[in-house]
Amino acid sequence: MSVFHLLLRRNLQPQTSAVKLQTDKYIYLICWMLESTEIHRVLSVSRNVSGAQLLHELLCAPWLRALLKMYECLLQFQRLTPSPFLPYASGLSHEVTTPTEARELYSLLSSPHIQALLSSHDSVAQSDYGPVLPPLPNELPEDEEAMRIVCLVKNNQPLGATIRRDEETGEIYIARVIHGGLADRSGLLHPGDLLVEVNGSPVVGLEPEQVIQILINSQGTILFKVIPNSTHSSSSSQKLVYMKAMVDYCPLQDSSIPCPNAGMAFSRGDLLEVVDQSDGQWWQARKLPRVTSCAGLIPSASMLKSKQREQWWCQPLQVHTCIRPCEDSSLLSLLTDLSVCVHLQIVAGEESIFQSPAWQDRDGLFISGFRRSFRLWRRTSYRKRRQSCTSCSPNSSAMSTPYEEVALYQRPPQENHRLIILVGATGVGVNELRKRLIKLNPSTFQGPVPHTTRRIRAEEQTGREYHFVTKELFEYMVCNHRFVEYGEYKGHLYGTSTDAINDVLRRGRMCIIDVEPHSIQPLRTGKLKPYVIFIKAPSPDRLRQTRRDARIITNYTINRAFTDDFVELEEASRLMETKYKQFFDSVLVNDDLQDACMQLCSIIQQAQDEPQWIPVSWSRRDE
Ligand SMILES: Nc1ncnc2c1ncn2[C@@H]1O[C@H](COP(=O)(O)OP(=O)(O)OP(=O)(O)O)[C@@H](O)[C@H]1O
Repeated sequence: MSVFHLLLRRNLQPQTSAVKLQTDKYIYLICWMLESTEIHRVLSVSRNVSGAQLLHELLCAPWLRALLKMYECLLQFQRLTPSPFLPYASGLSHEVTTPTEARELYSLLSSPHIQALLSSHDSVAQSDYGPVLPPLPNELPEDEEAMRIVCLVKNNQPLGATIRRDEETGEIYIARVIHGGLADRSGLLHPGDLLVEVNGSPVVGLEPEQVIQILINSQGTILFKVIPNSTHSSSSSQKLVYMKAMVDYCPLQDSSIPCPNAGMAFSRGDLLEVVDQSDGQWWQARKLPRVTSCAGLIPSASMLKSKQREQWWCQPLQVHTCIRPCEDSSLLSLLTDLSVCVHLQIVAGEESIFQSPAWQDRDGLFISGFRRSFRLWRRTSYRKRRQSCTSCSPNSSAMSTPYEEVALYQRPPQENHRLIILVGATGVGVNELRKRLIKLNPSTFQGPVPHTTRRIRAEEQTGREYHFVTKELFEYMVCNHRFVEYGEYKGHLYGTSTDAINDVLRRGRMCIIDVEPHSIQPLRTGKLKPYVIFIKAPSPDRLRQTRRDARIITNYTINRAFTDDFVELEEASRLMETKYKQFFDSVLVNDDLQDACMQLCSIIQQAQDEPQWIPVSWSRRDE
């Protein structure tokens, strides 16, 4: 204990307990102050004054008065026991640990713009923006139904609600409230509410169009008088469902939509967040990635299907082109389902098509499945091919599933890799990219080993260049839909089987294949979980610049330089994208070859390691 403590104890003899309390308070404060200041030393050592005189001097000191004031404030603060304004505020305050941080925070908070912001916040928060409602009548009849007065401030947004008229009674009801719209955010209008008045004008007996006109003509605030729907239950409990659009839809071209302005257009491949499926005919959805919180009306799956059917049968010519008899081939006649397997006619010589089916690396190891694709048949002419595609496509979008329910999927490390499918117009560089990828990292990427019925050659090994099988076995495999693609050349059959794909995947490698877009559908299974990358052509100008040394293989000239095919190539690429984009998970423009290779690697890495949207049916057990 310091000398000064003892001195004070000796000289202070308070008379009453109240005085004692006060004095104790002062004593402790003074002790605290003096212990930490020079005064302590000066007073206790160098000055020869009596205790009473010392106390008097101290109590008159301005710094002590300030200290006592502070003490009073703290006591008051303690009594009020204020709680932090936000739950995490006290946690935040602990983050300010050093005096430097405290000083920095203080200077930030006292800067003029922050002060102005806080002051504006306070004045906005204190103001009352509620509508001034008319006073309730003093006497309400007994049988009066509960009436709700809703006041909405009209801005540039639509109201976000549709109305309908009861044909028998002429009453106007709220038909639906659009999620995230003005009416929905107010929380005051619900489907089934009876609309009695709009801005003081009764609406019973009016046509919905007349009511809409009143709404359009209103400025500023709109006052609704509604009788709430007592049976309304909150729809916020609705589960969000994610769908991939497999067709295009434009509400402005749909005469059956209740309100075209509330409709949402989408195109194939768009990801939709369906927020409301309570109506069997019209769902509410938002497009992902979300740019607005407001949903739009889209036709339900069943509604869209019946629209497709209607449209289909209204086009008599398509019926003939769609239901086209199979070609008279012994193999094709065995097929029961055209969409399951695609029969390609191989038109180039085998050596050019299947050059190096297995490639030997620098260490002398063979990397199998390194053949050219079956896509060479297309080289005859872009125009001819386009014609055949549009005239005989069996899975025309007109009859396809309009929506595909999807969910985010992250591949567990112990599961097989996803199958990587490359698709692109002929000549765009699909094979080049595939080849480069496999050469770059043969222990990670591999192509499937094809099957053939031709005789094995001296330098070949079965299972390395090809799986050499008998014609009977090959045909049996065709009948059992075991081929993704197959073809015939000079009496020999060649094909890529799903077993060969599974073989690569089972070995823990990433299987890379390139197929015709028609062949994607049968590969879309829960087991393979394919990730489809569309290799897109850049502009004809860029093609001309980048393909100076490129060679192209055709049926009549095995290896010739690209000439002026670039406009056609770009057009073919665009058409393919438009027609099949709903199946593509990623689009890669093959402009500069090096860049395209790098991008391809990173897309594949993401496909294998990051969450991706896949059809929910792929995660089901029975798949
Ligand atoms: N980005 C690129 N820059 C320069 N040349 C390229 C590029 N991509 C591909 N090529 C060249 O273009 C030519 C055709 O490419 P590739 O054979 O890969 O086409 P493809 O899309 O596989 O068509 P197909 O399957 O019909 O053969 C090849 O000579 C290839 O080296």
